[in-house]
Amino acid sequence: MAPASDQRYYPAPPIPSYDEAVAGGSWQQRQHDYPHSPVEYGRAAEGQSLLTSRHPFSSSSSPSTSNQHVGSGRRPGGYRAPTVETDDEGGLLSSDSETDSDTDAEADHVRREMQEMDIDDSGVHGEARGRSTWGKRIGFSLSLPQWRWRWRLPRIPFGRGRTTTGSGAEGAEPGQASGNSDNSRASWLAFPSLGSAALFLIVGRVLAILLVMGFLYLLFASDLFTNMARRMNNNMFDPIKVRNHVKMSIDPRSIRGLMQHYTGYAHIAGTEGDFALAEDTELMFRRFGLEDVTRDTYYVYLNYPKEGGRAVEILGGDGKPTWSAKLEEDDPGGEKAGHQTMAFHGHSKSGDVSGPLLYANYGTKDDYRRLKELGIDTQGAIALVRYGGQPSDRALKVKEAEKAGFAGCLIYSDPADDGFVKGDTAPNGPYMPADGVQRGAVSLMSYVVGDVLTPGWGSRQDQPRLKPEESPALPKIPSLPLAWRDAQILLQHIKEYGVKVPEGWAGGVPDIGQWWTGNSTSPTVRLKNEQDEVTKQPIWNVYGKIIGVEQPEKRIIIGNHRDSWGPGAADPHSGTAVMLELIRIFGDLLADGWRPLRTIEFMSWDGEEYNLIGSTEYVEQNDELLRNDGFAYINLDTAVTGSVLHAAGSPMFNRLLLEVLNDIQDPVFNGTSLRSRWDDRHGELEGLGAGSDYVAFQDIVGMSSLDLHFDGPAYPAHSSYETFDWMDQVGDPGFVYHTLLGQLVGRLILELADRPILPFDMAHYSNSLGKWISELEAWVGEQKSDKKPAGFSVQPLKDAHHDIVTSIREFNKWELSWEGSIISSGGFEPAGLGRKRCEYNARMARFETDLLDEAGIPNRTQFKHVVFGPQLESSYDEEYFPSIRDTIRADEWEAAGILVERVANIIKNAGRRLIE
Ligand SMILES: CC(=O)N[C@@H](CC(=O)O)C(=O)N[C@@H](CCC(=O)O)C(=O)O
Repeated sequence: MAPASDQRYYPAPPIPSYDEAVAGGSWQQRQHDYPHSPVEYGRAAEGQSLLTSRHPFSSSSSPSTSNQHVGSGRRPGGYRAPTVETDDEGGLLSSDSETDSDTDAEADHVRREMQEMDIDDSGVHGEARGRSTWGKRIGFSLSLPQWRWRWRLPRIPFGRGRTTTGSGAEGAEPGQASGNSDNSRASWLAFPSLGSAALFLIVGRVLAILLVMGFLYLLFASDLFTNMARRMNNNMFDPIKVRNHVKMSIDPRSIRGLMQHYTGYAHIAGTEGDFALAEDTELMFRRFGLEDVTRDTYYVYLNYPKEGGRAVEILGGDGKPTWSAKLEEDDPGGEKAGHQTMAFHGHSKSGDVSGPLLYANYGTKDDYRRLKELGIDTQGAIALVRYGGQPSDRALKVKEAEKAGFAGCLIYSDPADDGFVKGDTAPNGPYMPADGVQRGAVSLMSYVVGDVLTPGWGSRQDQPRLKPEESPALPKIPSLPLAWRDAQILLQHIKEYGVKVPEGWAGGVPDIGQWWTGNSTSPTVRLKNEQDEVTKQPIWNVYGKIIGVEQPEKRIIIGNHRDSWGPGAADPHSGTAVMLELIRIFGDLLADGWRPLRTIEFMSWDGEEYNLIGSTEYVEQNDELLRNDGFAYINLDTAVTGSVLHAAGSPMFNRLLLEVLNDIQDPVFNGTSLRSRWDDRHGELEGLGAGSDYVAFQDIVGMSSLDLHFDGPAYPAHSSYETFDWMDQVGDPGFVYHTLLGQLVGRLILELADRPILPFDMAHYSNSLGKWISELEAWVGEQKSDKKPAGFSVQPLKDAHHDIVTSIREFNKWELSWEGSIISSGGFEPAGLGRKRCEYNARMARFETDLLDEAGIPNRTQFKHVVFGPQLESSYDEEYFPSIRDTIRADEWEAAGILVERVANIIKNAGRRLIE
């Protein structure tokens, strides 16, 4: 049960053992009363509101703390289809195919892990054995960087709230307490006669009591105990054991069950399925024990396909269709995979256009230019392009087609890039099958991030908005995604029109023979894309937290989106399942009295698939709070599609990541540590471009962010093949890498939220800055332009880097002196030193925020970080010093020179503020 926020100090029961956590904690207690989404109404619910009073998890049964609660009787507005279907008859966490051998293997696994945990299991048969043993052994220890010391505080004899010893007053009969007889009590109570020595004794005792009380008052007034008391409860938990406990408690069966639930039915942002899952998420957050669980509604621009609104046809001379594309996938999983959603592009333009068909390879700027060089007229034509290539953004393919004069754009998944040419296809392999379609947004996330009509401010209902035609992020020509099964027919029809394609343009679609470009005499293709467009569609983020005990206002945020184009097993529910499993475990710890030093927040974003909306609106709405108090953001999205770990993020995380990877073993690789696997492949922390919900945190409010995923060779992205069964059988059989990711993220959360000194890698930050400045200098040197001033130089940045190296070195000294004091005082931290440590942490976290430029990147001013941003012309990729590079690319050298100075000053100031 989550404690009330004003009651944070509990008698500290020890943390449960692995057995208890798995068998007796939330896992057992809660699976029977888990949220069952409206899908349990099955087909009867089809076409009806899922949010009627029949909904079992209506607000009336679970009071919401939501700031914008949407009552159970209220439907989410806007798009209703696709409806939801059920396959969750077995309940959320049931394991439908558990065999005896699975159970045995699990038991062995648990035994092994118990040994590794080094739990003192003496008294194993006693009722309170795990708890009392832990309680005795857990001292007041804190996690210093190398785990070298324990802090020592006087042990306070806490009552054990959840265990009884059998020998205390509870077990005694009234009147028999403490072994005092009635007689002795009577003589104690008898009033002494005047002048007796006893009177002096009483007066003396009263004076002594007053003296002691006065002394205690002074102690409390001096703040010494306040500081200690604040952390007392927390410090009954040995951080090392808490870390081991979290690591060992991640349960692949639980993760599997969670994924099964979230992938059971369609839930595109803003639809009924999405709303139902928002309610389930809210309920799960509550039941797992999170505090301040909130649903947060934004009103944003979304589009949805209409029944009969889409067509891709080859037209005959009479204008009538001679062939129509199927558009939708074959039903890959039937009822089990839920109803599939229509194939369309998020944020695509409505329209009904016809023109000659041209094939343009990957649809890059260069590809369209090449067509023109080949003498092919692109004006008013329909572009057929393939997914992939570089840049790979689907939005840029459409935008460049628009700029090249095309009337519409079709994007298909080619088997040479993502299909049978590469390997086995879904449902048996990772690649896209013949009928698989990659849905996805075509809004330009490197231009505008979040709701395309409210760039820069939170899209609350009453806020002003742009008109769709005013948004720089929206394309002006219609587009649709296609399976190669449909593209094949189109490609066959342009044979011998135009010219044979340039080298490298032929894809892997079978039975095409020679590939041709098409030309203005190609068969006419119609692209119809009439849709519902909603400017104020509600979407729902869900938040919950564990309030920190030392600095509750400082927060570590873990986020993952919930909306999905199809079942979403990989994107996003590999991340959802891991995040919820962590919430379950942290919820249990919280219920047992544990709290971190800083607040941990868990967030389920909506609308990520439409330009990262939910997270961006939240950040824009809470801009100041996050700049002041946001310490770190960890993102989980397409978290597991294979076994190779990738991490992208701020250099702040480098040391911590490597340290944690050392402590996690990969069972598939004979227990090799993730660190060894990382080193073997020369793993490096990659840069953050755009592509998921970290963007607003890193680039708008300067919160150091990290995105983590175990990748495979491919996954059937955004298609109806991204099912639970695919994940279960192909993506991550046994949910091994989900489990490892849970261990990794669990550890990172603990280190970030509960280490006395925030484990940020300032030294790596300054080294990385030096490297990126050198790269910028080399790049500038390569730029050829008549407008480039002869003496153009990035020297101001190099000078700023020099300053910052000194500032960071100076700043880091404090940590060493703090460690020295703690050692010399035997682990005791006086209140004043604790306050200084908190200030030190705040300065460290503020460093990234100080790297923001309020003016933003010219022409895309939402992005404010001077060091990082998405590449303008390749948004998935990172850009270092984006404002300077954008300006140079625009051939505006004078402005670039000013920006070099400006960015250098911002970096210098950030360094100075560390130590001033
Ligand atoms: C690079 C990529 O594929 N990103 C994934 C999610 C991830 O795990 O990073 C993705 O699908 N992102 C969305 C972003 C939403 C948008 O385009 O507006 C995508 O469609 O690329």
